[in-house]
Amino acid sequence: MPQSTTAEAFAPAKVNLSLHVTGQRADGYHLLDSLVVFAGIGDHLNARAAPRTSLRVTGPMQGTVPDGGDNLVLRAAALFDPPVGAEITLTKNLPAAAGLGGGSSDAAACLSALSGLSGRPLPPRAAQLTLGADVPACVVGVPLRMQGIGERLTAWPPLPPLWLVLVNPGVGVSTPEVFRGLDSRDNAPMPDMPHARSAADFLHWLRAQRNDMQSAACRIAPEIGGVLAAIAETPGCQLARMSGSGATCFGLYTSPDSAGQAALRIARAQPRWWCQAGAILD
Ligand SMILES: C[C@@](CO)(OP(=O)(O)O)[C@H](O)COP(=O)(O)OP(=O)(O)OC[C@H]1O[C@@H](n2ccc(N)nc2=O)[C@H](O)[C@@H]1O
Ligand SMILES: Nc1ncnc2c1ncn2[C@@H]1O[C@H](COP(=O)(O)OP(=O)(O)O)[C@@H](O)[C@H]1O
Repeated sequence: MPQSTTAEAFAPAKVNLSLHVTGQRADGYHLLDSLVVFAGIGDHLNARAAPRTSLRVTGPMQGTVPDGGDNLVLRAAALFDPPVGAEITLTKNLPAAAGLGGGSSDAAACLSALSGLSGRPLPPRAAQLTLGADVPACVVGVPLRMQGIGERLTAWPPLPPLWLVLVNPGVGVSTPEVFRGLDSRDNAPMPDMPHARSAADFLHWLRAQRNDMQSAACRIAPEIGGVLAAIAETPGCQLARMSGSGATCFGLYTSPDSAGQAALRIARAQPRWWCQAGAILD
């Protein structure tokens, strides 16, 4: 059957609503226990069938990522053997090295688009992991409990409707540097969350969870403390926490209006920060 000649894919921001560091493997990688969700804020990828694979990066954050073979989009495309020829355009909206898994989400979007173009299956999870620990979660793209270094993924029960604000102060934070700066690598895992809970119950449970990378990231980039304070003081904010290894932080809200108002307020006060409001995707 002939395949389509173009494919579009959305590459949403990954947000770690919690991120517990529970151990370290012999190879140095850290064991995680994280509630991962995806936001309606992200990059866009378009792939058009072509004799050879190429990448053009555009969008407000285009200058912050490599445009050659180091780009995770081209590294993802290289997992297809034989190659799937495609002219790929990446519209880069998310800040890079920001705790939002933007590169991983772009890689996942590329895998999905090239699989759609060619009719071939996605590369196996072990191959996806060679691109980055977050890539398998981004391929799944729904709320997940992520364990191991990112290879153990369990679907999360439906979340109550929640909206978020993402705020980045324009400081890139190196993931390995934050891992190296951790105070402790052997912290308690996430407890199981009972099913069928209200937004209030879910938020109560989530407030008791942690991001174990937050203190180390704040030492490396003290601006993160100011971001958390700015989010926490917006009306209706239910929880302010850092995502991943930072520096992006999120605020959670129970209405789209309160999230939108919070984003406007922060953007007015800090016009140089990147600040967006959106839904949590289910
Ligand atoms: C911390 C997390 C949480 O979701 O998010 P980000 O801050 O990157 O968004 C991820 O685990 C990051 O995944 P990802 O960004 O794909 O990391 P990778 O490229 O695989 O790893 C970069 C480096 O971080 C360290 N690393 C990464 C993952 C892990 N579980 N333990 C580690 O120690 C390793 O030094 C590795 O070489
Ligand atoms: N398409 C891409 N988008 C973002 N970063 C990319 C991309 N391709 C390669 N990179 C590189 O990957 C690294 C991690 O970027 P990113 O995935 O945005 O980090 P994080 O998971 O911390 O948000 C950066 O150093 C960046 O230069």
